[in-house]
Amino acid sequence: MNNILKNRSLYLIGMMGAGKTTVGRLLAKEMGYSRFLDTDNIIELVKGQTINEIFTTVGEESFRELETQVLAELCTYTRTVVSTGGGIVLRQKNWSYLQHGLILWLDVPVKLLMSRLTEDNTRPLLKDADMEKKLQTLLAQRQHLYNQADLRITVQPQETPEQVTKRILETIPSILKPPVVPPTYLN
Ligand SMILES: Nc1ncnc2c1ncn2[C@@H]1O[C@H](COP(=O)(O)OP(=O)(O)OP(=O)(O)O)[C@@H](O)[C@H]1O
Ligand SMILES: O=C(O)C1=C[C@@H](O)[C@@H](O)[C@H](O)C1
Ligand SMILES: [Mg+2]
Repeated sequence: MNNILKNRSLYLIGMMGAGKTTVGRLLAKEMGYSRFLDTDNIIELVKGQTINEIFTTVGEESFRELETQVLAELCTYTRTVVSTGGGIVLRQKNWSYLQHGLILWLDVPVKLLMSRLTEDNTRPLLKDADMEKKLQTLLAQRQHLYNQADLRITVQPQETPEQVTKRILETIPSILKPPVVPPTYLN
């Protein structure tokens, strides 16, 4: 499955808990891309704080600014799988960076997201909230943005990260444009 994207990077977008980080890491390995990067992880490293702490100390707007700055750097890389934060789609400017590569929406039903995130308190937007309602509201606000991706993969409840990865790799070729063949001129 080497060089399926001809060295272009792959960006994973989608809701919290969709599996962007989990599947992104597997995809990088299967595609023979040596770099897997995750915008949330980079922000945490740069700030020396967890996402929760960043939201508490400087707020969501500053987090979004950091997210844009990180993405602006990452989009200069080729041969990289980039997993993004769930809200990366909110800023128009971010799309100009995402479009440096192929954008893939990992679409996961809210019920399945719930089952994955109930025991997880690392997502500040889900704290102190009715999780199902909050996820539904966020998805309703963002669905049309996620839908701007080049490819949508809807994940089934029993699909393992490995199976999702395999399906993505099988689907990508069908959405790539065939290479442009220069016209041949007869003498
Ligand atoms: N296909 C899958 N089947 C079962 N569990 C999964 C699957 N994909 C991811 N998970 C689990 O769901 C949880 C969330 O996954 P992950 O952190 O990769 O999501 P994410 O999209 O990166 O979320 P965020 O936007 O918050 O960073 C993790 O515990 C992960 O192990
Ligand atoms: O969906 C969101 O807005 C977020 C998703 C996470 O990846 C983090 O980027 C943060 O918790 C915000
Ligand atoms: Mg993640």
